[in-house]
Amino acid sequence: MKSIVILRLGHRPVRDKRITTHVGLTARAFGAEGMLLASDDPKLADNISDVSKRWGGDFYVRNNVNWKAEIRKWKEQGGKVCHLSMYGVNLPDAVSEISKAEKLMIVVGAEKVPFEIYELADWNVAVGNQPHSEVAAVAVTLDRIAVADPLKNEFSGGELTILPTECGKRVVDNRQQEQGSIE
Ligand SMILES: C[S@@+](CC[C@H](N)C(=O)[O-])C[C@H]1O[C@@H](n2cnc3c(N)ncnc32)[C@H](O)[C@@H]1O
Repeated sequence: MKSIVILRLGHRPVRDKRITTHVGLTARAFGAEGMLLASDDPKLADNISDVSKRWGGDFYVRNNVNWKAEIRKWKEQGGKVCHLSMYGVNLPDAVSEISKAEKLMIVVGAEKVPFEIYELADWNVAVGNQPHSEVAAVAVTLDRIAVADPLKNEFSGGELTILPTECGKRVVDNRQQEQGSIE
């Protein structure tokens, strides 16, 4: 089992609230264990924790981390660092190497990232060399490096569980052991 964390740089609490939330939710859904937020936005961390409480799993968000210290600590523990940037080596050409890492930190920016990140990273990787979104970059990377299909991930301990259905919504409320539908 790989240990994967996302390091989110440059989050601006008002402007990036929605996209950083989506980075966290996408990372959670696709198998990362947590997100380190290198900005101070405790509300955002609370919102993502609420999702985990409702839908299961142990995903965590650590607010207001010092990114340099986190990268240093991660590397001291034998972890590797993959910085996602459209300027990097294209993912298909790096995926076999990255997949070997047992501990992987995936770094994504918002505004321009400090150049030091390019030097500290073990890999600077592009998810295609065109500009798009950090949410897409995280999703595609986690999917490509996964050992088992991340869409089959199970999340235990949540209040609610979705039962996939061809039409409509089926949700089990694990607190009541009753099946119903929610909007
Ligand atoms: C929307 S971009 C903005 C980048 C910023 N304007 C700049 O020029 O440095 C925010 C983040 O999305 C990620 N990103 C965007 N396109 C990417 C791509 N093609 N491959 C990998 N990551 C990408 C990078 O992590 C980037 O820091």
